[in-house]
Amino acid sequence: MFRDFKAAWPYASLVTRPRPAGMLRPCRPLERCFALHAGGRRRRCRLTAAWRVAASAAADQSPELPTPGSASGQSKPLLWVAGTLALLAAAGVCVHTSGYTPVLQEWAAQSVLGRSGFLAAFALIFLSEIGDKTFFIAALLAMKVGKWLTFTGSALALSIMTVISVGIGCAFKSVPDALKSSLPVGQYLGVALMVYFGVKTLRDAWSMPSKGEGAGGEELAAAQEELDEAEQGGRVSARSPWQSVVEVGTLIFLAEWGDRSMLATMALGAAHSPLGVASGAILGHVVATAIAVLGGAFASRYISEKTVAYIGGVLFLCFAVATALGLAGSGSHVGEQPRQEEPARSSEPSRSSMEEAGSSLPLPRARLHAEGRPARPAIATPAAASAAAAAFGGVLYPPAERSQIRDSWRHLMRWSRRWRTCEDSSCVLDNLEKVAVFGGGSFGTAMGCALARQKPDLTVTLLLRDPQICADINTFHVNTRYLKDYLLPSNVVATTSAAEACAGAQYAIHAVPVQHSRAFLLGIKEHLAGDVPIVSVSKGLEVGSGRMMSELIPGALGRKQPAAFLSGPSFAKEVMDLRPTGVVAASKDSKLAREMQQLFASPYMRVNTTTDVTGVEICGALKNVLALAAGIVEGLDLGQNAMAALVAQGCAEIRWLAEKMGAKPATVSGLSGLGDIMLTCYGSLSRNRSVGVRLGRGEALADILASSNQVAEGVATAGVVVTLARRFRVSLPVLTAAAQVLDGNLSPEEAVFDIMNLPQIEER
Ligand SMILES: NC(=O)C1=CN([C@@H]2O[C@H](COP(=O)(O)OP(=O)(O)OC[C@H]3O[C@@H](n4cnc5c(N)ncnc54)[C@H](O)[C@@H]3O)[C@@H](O)[C@H]2O)C=CC1
Ligand SMILES: O=C(CO)COP(=O)(O)O
Repeated sequence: MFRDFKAAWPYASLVTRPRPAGMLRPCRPLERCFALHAGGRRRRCRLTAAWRVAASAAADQSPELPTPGSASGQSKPLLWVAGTLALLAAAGVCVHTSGYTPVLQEWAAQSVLGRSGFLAAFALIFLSEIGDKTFFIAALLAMKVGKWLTFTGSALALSIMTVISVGIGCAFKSVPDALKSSLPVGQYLGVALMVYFGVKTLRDAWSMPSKGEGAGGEELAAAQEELDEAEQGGRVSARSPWQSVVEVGTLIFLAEWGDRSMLATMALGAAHSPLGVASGAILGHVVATAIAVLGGAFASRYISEKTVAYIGGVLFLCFAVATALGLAGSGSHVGEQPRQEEPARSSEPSRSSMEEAGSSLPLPRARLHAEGRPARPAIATPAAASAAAAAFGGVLYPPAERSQIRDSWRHLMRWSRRWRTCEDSSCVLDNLEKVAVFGGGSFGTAMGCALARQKPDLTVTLLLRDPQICADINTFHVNTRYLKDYLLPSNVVATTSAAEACAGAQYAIHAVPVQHSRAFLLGIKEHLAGDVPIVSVSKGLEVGSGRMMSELIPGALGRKQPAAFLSGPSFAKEVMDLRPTGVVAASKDSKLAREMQQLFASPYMRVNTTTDVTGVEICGALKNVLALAAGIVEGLDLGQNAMAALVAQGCAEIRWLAEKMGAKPATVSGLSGLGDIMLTCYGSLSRNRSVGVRLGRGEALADILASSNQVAEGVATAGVVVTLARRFRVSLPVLTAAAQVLDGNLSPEEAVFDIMNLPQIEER
């Protein structure tokens, strides 16, 4: 039936004709394909020879036939393969040493082109088509029917062929669901086919004739004869353009049927996205055909079929290995139960374990750091996705949504890389030698350590009052009073001398409680140079003056010292544990805010910048008061509904006052606002919240404060807030109630009762 079909088509006259005695039998596409794949490379179609004739004519009109393989006619396939591999290796080394490897890896793994199989399909098809029979046919036909008609017919035929091949490849994947969830059958099949064709192509290349062997003689004569016939008969040129396109297309289609590149497309279609493979393969065909049509004759003089076959074979094997490695990489996830979470870590690891590790960091965090970026999630393959769907109770995002999710993430990562590439490479850390930290309590020590870790040859000097703690830090590298479970980096030192701490310091981190800050600053002002920026991390309002740190610092120093304010959800212990933390650096001088970003930003700490100093400071101060109120609700065991209602109301009150004072809405909803409110209202490490809890449970404030060696800034700040609220004419029910409780005028229960009985209002 197939023969009838072929006979009905006009192309038949181009390729079939009476065969002179002794000449190779005319080649029918399907037969040729089977012959080719059965190792019958020596019985290749006369069209190859015909192409050579055509190539010769196109190249130099010389009757002497060019010998494919090299200008000199010498084919050295193994040298070509070795050269190709050496070039690839050299390119790899260049890319690796240039530092672009991760970018390329990310791109290859994450880009739609890489993931979908587009690149693999393009490379494979392009290389296997250069020098393949359809390449020769296209080159020959271009001379007979014209370049454009040949190109159009070939491109159409190869596109249809590709779609069919990908369809067949996809059909391979349609295995029973039971298998699908545990084995990526399509991909294993793809690997097997790629290995098969890699080996096969190399073997074919090996057995191909070199240097004209078998390339001339009868085949060339027959080809020349065939060309003459076609020309004399004018069969092709006499037809309409449309008919010529159909003729060319049909010839190419049948010549390509069952060919190596069709099977390669099937293999890739089974392993990757059909759309990616189809578009990559079509592009590969189109580019190869264009080269055949435009410059095939020229190329043929330099690169032999044998060489191209070697390169194609190597490439098949490379893709097989790459796909197999990908399968092995994702294999541990396939069909496995999701890995158990790491057992909960003790938030305070033992001293001895830290010392054994010779590190200032608790072990689990240090290990996380050493391991770098975590492994990819399990949903990397369709099989794993099915397993994940089962784990979700059968609910999985539809493919369109999944691809949108991946695309959005890819855009984000691309933006991130671009941003990092364009970033100013100069960093304040480069020329930094010494930083002074005022106050060696929990947070001063934690931020000192965060800085010390940024640069081993930086000296971080803590200025303390207690000589004993000072000696402990210098001798044992432990702050025995505030953070006794942590070994400090060796470049953190301590002193009780302001002169010594300030001498040569390029920045000063201020971590003294707000209520003691004025006296402290008065005491050190003569030692601190007027141009050294002070970075305040203290959160509160000064009792009496109602001042924020940004007003208190210049007031106490009597000069306009450069200043920045660092705030946000950041428990000292978690900073020491290297748990991810986000803060915001505020300064009227945006350059200084940016310097703070460079100073503190690390894989564990994100630092946003803002010029909204008022917003950052007032939010940091008020959240402490709200945390006290949240602690009271917790201590009274009023439940989670009550807690959420209280925190929401508190957020609104902070926003009302902050905005009246000139804060930006973005600050209130940012890290120093909402972020820190959440942390201190819900986080068990908050000292303000702990004071509230104990108040709610009935303890007296005096007893609570006497039993703690750490500051709860909200206690003092609460009274100031009410004064501020009156000054700015805002009503703050929850924050005022907290002040009432702290002042002993109201019991926690009474405060709750009164708040619940306030008039029902419209939300604002
Ligand atoms: N601990 C934390 O997680 C965080 C604390 N902060 C803020 O940092 C500031 C400091 O807090 P912490 O270090 O936690 O307090 P802390 O109570 O742990 O230590 C306070 C430090 O200030 C020193 N100090 C107290 N009175 C002093 C005075 N008159 N003169 C000189 N030094 C004095 C103490 O000796 C101690 O070194 C506070 O405003 C707090 O709100 C901010 C973010 C997080
Ligand atoms: O400000 C803090 C975390 O951001 C620390 O809060 P406490 O002072 O309540 O512990």
